[in-house]
Amino acid sequence: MIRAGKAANEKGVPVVIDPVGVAATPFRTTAMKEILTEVKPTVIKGNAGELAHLVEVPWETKGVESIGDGDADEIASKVTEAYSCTAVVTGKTDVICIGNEMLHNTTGHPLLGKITGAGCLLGSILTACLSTNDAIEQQVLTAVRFYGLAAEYVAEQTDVNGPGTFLPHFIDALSYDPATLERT
Ligand SMILES: Nc1ncnc2c1ncn2[C@@H]1O[C@H](COP(=O)(O)OP(=O)(O)O)[C@@H](O)[C@H]1O
Ligand SMILES: Cc1ncsc1CCOP(=O)(O)O
Repeated sequence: MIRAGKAANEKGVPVVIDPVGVAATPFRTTAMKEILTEVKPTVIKGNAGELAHLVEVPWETKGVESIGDGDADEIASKVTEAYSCTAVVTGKTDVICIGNEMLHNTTGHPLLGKITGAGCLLGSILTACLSTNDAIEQQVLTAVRFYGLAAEYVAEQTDVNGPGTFLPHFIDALSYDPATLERT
């Protein structure tokens, strides 16, 4: 990961770091410290518990889950300052900090919190959006908004009854034209 990150930094390729479960085990904590010392991220994204840990703000976590409550704006702002990057704190409301600017996204659905890998998959969508020529604000907002709209769209389908049926339909929806997913 460090070699890949450094190579991306040298070539100006965007780097997204998701510190999955960084507070859960000493191995993950040490590995993430090492990565963030060697690699300059374009975006650090994660749930509030993960990003709070990176900036030493107390926040309750359990494994890869964030179960605490607090000021996500503060976490995002501290991550941006500490790591000189864009911060995306995910949750019911996604908080994005870019420089001095704070943006919020409210698209999404509680079923995203019931499937494993919702945050990881968002990382892939985000990375894809960072490959466009748009400004970074637009790239990040497009990613989180599209992802949440896809979840909302799918949750309304009559054959979606819970996390098991939600997941395959959600993956289908991520291939749809964004205009299809817009709220009516
Ligand atoms: N209660 C919720 N309501 C709406 N969207 C949610 C909710 N919880 C999580 N999400 C969405 O799920 C995605 C993953 O976020 P999150 O659950 O915080 O990540 P992780 O899986 O890393 O813990 C994000 O797009 C976020 O907006
Ligand atoms: C690495 C790992 N270990 C257990 S679940 C998981 C992935 C967590 O994914 P997400 O936080 O996106 O639900």
